[in-house]
Amino acid sequence: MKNLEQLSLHNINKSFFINNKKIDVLKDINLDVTPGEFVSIIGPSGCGKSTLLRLIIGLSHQTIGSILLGGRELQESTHEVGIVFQESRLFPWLSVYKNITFGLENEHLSQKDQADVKEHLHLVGLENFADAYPSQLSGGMQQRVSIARALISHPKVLLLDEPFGALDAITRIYMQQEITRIWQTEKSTILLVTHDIDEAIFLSDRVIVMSHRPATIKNIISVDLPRPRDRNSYDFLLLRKKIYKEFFNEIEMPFSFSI
Ligand SMILES: Nc1ncnc2c1ncn2[C@@H]1O[C@H](COP(=O)(O)OP(=O)(O)OP(=O)(O)O)[C@@H](O)[C@H]1O
Repeated sequence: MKNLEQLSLHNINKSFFINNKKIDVLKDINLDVTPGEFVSIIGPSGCGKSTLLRLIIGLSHQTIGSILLGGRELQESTHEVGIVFQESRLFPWLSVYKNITFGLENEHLSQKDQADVKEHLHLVGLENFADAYPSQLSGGMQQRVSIARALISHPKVLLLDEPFGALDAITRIYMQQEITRIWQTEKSTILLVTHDIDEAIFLSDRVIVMSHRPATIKNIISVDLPRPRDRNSYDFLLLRKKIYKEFFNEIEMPFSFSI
């Protein structure tokens, strides 16, 4: 059983310089994510959602502020945090099995590790594809390999950056059900960036709505609906309407929009 810990973002500010011009991207971001919670982040394109995930995983550094897990500063390249991107980023020359085990410290896996890989292949429904290569898999299957690869080191926090963005609508709905099952089995804390408001409501305990750049947290909406969630229930549709309103206040629409 994993010892889950609270993820805390304290006063996160991030700026970039492009051609000596300063671009403020994130401003005063404060957020506590409860151990085992599923939180989604939505916001206008380019506001800084992926930047926030990159800060948490240590691919970039905040200009000001601190990121804590269980009260400790997160270390760079820690196995305590895993990430899945929109593209699966698998190594095409490696099998599914080798892709999943690539990041593990020991090249020669113990029997326990081998059993763990088998369990994760089963978890993502790919037990019969261990020897397949990425080009022999569908887009949804490739993303499932990425999820298994991110989970194999038993991260306490899993970051998902638009993981289903490149999938067709039906596969996407299927993967949303799958990630709910995986989250309930694995019991990680999950932070998901998505543009899909229905996806955010379907999956999350809370939805964070971010503002235009420099992005602040504009609103945090709790999703107190029982799981499995019914996308057509009155409460789901009510919440969707509320979040659409928040969201579309943030972006300039080139056409009139009503819900
Ligand atoms: N390495 C970088 N150098 C300079 N600017 C960057 C860098 N990475 C991101 N930015 C800038 O930070 C801003 C936020 O980018 P980010 O990718 O975090 O947005 P996003 O909210 O995830 O966007 P989208 O929803 O379109 O994927 C953008 O203006 C982008 O140009």
